[in-house]
Amino acid sequence: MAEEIKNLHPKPAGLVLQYGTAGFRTNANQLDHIMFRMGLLAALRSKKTKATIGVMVTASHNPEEDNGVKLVDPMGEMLTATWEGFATQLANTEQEELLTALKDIVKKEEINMNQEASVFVGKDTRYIILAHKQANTGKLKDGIHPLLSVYYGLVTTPQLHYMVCCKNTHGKYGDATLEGYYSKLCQAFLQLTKNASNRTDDQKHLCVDGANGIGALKVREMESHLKKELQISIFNDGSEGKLNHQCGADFVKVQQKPPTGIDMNSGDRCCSFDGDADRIVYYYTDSQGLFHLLDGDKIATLISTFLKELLVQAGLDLKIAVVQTAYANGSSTHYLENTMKVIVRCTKTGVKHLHHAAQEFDVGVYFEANGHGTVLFSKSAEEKLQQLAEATNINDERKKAALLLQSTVNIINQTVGDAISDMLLIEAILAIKGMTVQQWDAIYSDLPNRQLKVKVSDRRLIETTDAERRAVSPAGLQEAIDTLVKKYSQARSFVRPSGTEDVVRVYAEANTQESANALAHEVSLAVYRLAGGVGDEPKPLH
Ligand SMILES: CC(=O)N[C@H]1[C@@H](OP(=O)(O)O)O[C@H](CO)[C@@H](O)[C@@H]1O
Ligand SMILES: [Mg+2]
Repeated sequence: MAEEIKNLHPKPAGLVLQYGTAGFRTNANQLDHIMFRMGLLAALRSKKTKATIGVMVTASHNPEEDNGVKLVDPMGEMLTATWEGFATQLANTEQEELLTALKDIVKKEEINMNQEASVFVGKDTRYIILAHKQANTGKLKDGIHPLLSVYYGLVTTPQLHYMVCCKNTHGKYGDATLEGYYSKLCQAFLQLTKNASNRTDDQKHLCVDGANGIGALKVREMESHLKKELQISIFNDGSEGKLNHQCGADFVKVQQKPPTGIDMNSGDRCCSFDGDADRIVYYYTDSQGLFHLLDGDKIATLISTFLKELLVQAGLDLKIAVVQTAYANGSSTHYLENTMKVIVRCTKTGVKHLHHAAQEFDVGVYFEANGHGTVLFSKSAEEKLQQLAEATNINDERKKAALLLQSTVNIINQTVGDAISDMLLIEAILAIKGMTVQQWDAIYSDLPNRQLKVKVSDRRLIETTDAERRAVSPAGLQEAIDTLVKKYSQARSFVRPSGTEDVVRVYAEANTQESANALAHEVSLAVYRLAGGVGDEPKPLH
């Protein structure tokens, strides 16, 4: 390890940052040393795994001034927990200790430093915006030897995950190029939509809010591969508006209203991506001008219904499950368990928890309510599908279902939630089922809900159990929540410390919006009083 790295990209003394659920994320001006150190860590991770590692520069749905970085493990999955720990340690090591900290990792992990390293690097559009402002973030290259890396330039987060998986499976997952990504997904889309009859141009039309981010550019790049079978109007494409500002999936989900900058007529099918295009939500306004959101829960329901029906038609006895978090709307869980009769699992917040739980099934559909999700197929499920699709001694219905399932596998980015891939799958399902967005919405009705944030002096005081659905400390808080919940009908509420913001999140749902608002407010007050609230007491909602 070269001595000269000692003095490169010094860390501001005393600055402490944590590799959270979504990597490092903070104001771009504070990331110089982080980029450099994550370049170094990626090279070590690559030597350790003897595989290509991804480095994605993005801060997803955060404001334009922020940036961030996360590492991608060999199969395209999130960085493993032990190495998240190394990342945090390395990020917070004072400059003079940097070499020792690196050597420690090499020793602990028994890394052979003669092993070659290979790193794929990608970035979203925020990099350009920040570069214009002279914000200095591009120091990854100093951390990774230039010959060891491939710079993909501008890509969505899921595209980079896909590239890493393609490379490490030697092309079995697809070609590790953007062209490879578009042609794999779009061919599958065209295969699927062949089964939809007589679609009008209206039915083929979709409005996409690109959050003024990378997703808009990539959808435009992909369009010609879709052969007009999907006709996309792109809004918030970054040519004017600010990244994620009053637009994008997070804005739409949290505010429960349409983004600015979109020109939508009543009944139009619309969707919003987030800043790095790994989340998607759908929506429309009805003839009364009322806004209807179809979030991650509605998406999971649509996809799992489609898959379950196909598995039945194909005569395949595969175990299918839907993985959610505590934020999933109670109606969705009820519908999935009682009407669809699929297994439903609840995990802690954060996609890696959902991803791991989904891996335990033949077919694991996972979605966070905010629209991040995908479907995982076990190796044996994929093999069974392959055999069935090639079989000659089965009836037409089974064969057709097997072929549809195979194209579904191909359209899905199994490495991580992917707005583009999810969009194509949803569009294909609606087309095949001949379903409008209103009919999809009518599968079940969401319980009115409300999310609030409470500031406390130390949010770690709040500890939870049962996939974050119950608080075990501070004393008395859960009992207070239980008492409040009993006052309302069909009510549920929980609190947990956020992993990405310095706040406690409060969630409440009930049979009416007024009740959900009131419950959320009362639970916020309980948090404020019992868990060291700071600032003004939470005010009732109107
Ligand atoms: C309620 C909510 O949407 N929480 C989000 C948010 O986590 P928090 O730990 O709640 O801050 O950011 C995570 C990373 O993007 C995402 O996985 C998660 O779903
Ligand atoms: Mg994102």
